[in-house]
Amino acid sequence: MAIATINPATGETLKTYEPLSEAALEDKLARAAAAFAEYRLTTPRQRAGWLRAAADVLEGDTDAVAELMTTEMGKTLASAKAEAGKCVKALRYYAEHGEDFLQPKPTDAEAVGAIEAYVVHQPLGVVLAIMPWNFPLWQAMRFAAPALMAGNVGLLKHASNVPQTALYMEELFRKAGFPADVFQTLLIGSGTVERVIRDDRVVAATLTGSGPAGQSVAAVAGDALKKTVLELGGSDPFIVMPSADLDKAAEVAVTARCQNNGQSCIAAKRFFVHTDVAEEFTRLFAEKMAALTVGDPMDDGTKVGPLATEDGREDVERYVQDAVDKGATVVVGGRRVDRPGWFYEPTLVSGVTPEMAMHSEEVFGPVAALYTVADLDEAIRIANDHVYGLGANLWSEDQGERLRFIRDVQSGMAFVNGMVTSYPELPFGGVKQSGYGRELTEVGMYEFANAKTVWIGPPGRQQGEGDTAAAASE
Ligand SMILES: O=CCCCC(=O)O
Repeated sequence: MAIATINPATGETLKTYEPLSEAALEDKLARAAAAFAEYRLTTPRQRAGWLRAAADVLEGDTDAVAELMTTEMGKTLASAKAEAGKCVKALRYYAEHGEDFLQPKPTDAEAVGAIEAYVVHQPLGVVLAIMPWNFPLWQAMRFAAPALMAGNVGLLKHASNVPQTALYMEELFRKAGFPADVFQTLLIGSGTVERVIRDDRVVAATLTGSGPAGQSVAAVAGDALKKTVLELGGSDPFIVMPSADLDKAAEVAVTARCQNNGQSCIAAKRFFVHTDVAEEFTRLFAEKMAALTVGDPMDDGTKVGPLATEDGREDVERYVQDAVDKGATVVVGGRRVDRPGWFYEPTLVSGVTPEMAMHSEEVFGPVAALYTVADLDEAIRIANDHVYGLGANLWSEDQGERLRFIRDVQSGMAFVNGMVTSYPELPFGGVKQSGYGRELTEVGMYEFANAKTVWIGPPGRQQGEGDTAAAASE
């Protein structure tokens, strides 16, 4: 795919970029390695100061960068501003807590015959981040803020359709006063990723994206014995039980499905409704989906903008057509919008069965699949019978049901009476084919840190026989 800004609301190509030449890429890798040699020696306090400065710069740039995101991938301007605000929050979160996370963690020195024993988290080195277009600032920041706080150096290979947002990320850290080359954007195609991962100066990679992209990054990194974190797809269940506040659940269901024009890994995609409330919930859900204003993402009143790419809209159309062909009913929507750009109506499909592709795959657009279930066990059973395990939502006032859901649902995140959302203060990630590793909080920060064990013995003491049994037997 060409590296270009193409406005999805009009289909117009606004700017194209040449990928980096091999010489330019080599220069950037050399700079990253040189930057790490110095940056690893900076103190957590210094890094926290630069993160705070980045938060201030981004706060000032919010309107401009939000407009860039909306132009490049079609999210509403309001949600683009909110995304920038969330990045500011994440930068401040790590500035505030990062020093604490990086404090040496003392252990029981006496138990290991030491005068001092502790674990210290040190940076790994140059980390490659391969990021998607759907939250072009947030997903890159979710990597960058903890990684830079930990003392790593970042290289960003962003999706080819958000090059201007990608370049802004590099500019942001430069403007904030970080040492030169601590964060660089690589304008490269996906065919060059393997070469970067295999480069000796790169120590690890993180990817947010599709399953196939995750497989290929993990295979190359595995072959080169380099650490990876993968955040892949999701088809999050949203379960509604009879005790739920149905109106609230339906309102949140609409947001959970149509956020970001339906293009989020943690969007709720499969809706399981207890048979006793299925009719009422479906009515409310359908009403609220139909009431969404679809239109120019730059307009204040717009709730759903275009899909980011033409191919993406074709995929969504195919999923809906396939379901209809196999017997599903379109309750609301189900068509492209008749205007330039890649718009698709918010859509509710009922009667979804396992033969339909939307049952077992991820639909990346504003299309909700509705199921009626006899009880919570059936909902959890169907929810779990899936390759993905990212987030899961339950609406219930019953404490027993909540505890069963939390215990049994196969996901990295479980939200009750609310929708799955990422917060800097909570770990983020999935299980099964939704990936591995975690982002955010100290858990995310430690993914790209060397948890170094330190043991300091008393003067003149020999370690005991028991301590060295393994060594002695060699
Ligand atoms: O596609 C993944 C979306 C993650 C969105 C978020 O972190 O809020």
